[in-house]
Amino acid sequence: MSTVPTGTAAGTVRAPTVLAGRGLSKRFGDLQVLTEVDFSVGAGEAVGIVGPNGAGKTTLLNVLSGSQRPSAGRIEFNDQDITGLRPELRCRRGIGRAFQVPKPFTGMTVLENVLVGASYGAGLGRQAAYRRCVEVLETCGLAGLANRRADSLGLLHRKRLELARSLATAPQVLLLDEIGGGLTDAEADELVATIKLVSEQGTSIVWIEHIVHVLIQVVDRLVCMDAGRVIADGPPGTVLSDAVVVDAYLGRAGS
Ligand SMILES: Nc1ncnc2c1ncn2[C@@H]1O[C@H](COP(=O)(O)OP(=O)(O)OP(=O)(O)O)[C@@H](O)[C@H]1O
Repeated sequence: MSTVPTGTAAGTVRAPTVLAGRGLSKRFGDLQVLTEVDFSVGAGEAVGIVGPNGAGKTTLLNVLSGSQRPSAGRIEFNDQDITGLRPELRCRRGIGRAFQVPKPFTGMTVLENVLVGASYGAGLGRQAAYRRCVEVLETCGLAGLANRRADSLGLLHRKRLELARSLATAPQVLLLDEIGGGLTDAEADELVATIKLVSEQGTSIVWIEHIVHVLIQVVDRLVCMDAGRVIADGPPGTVLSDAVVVDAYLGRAGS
């Protein structure tokens, strides 16, 4: 099995690569959104992705999760080529995704929403699906709200439900897209605690987030993208002090 560094410093421990994009490019008509991007996440690793608006971060997640096909390049999951695999089959293999704007099934309860992930996403039978839901609702701090209708939840609990739905699919890798967006600092801290727990339980995490101080509480490695390319990849402190990153992202973001 191939390996990736969990940091870029020489001599750091290497974890087996779980999900990798090799030479990924993506065009929308004349717009080149990704250019020969190499990206990987190791077993149990948490990787943050930052970069200015329009850098191609969400497109990279779309290509990794299968909702968009790359124009060129290859995607591997546990060393198997999954470039042509449909998103629902990637989910079944172990690639989960939570979106920036939660879109729960509004007419259903919290538990029913999570059951959909466990039953259809993970393909679990009835009893195993229930067991999975109980665990996930506990992890996500939603156990007390299991019978509430999803459309009655506030933003933090909707975000938690989005996380719970993706966790119910039993992902080996969880792709998170700006899940902290719109939350107060205290709410973001609560969500960080949950994502840390998920990470400590061994799930690999790839997390796009503009709230850098939130992101670096969880991630082992940071990737910075600009104009469809990876411009830095390494330990968070190293990436955030990289002059190219400061110029391309932090200067503009004012972080
Ligand atoms: N389906 C699409 N068709 C055409 N252009 C698209 C499409 N999806 C994204 N783009 C363009 O691709 C570029 C990269 O978008 P993407 O959403 O991947 O960036 P991002 O880094 O996630 O940005 P943000 O931080 O603002 O979410 C942008 O210029 C965007 O307008």
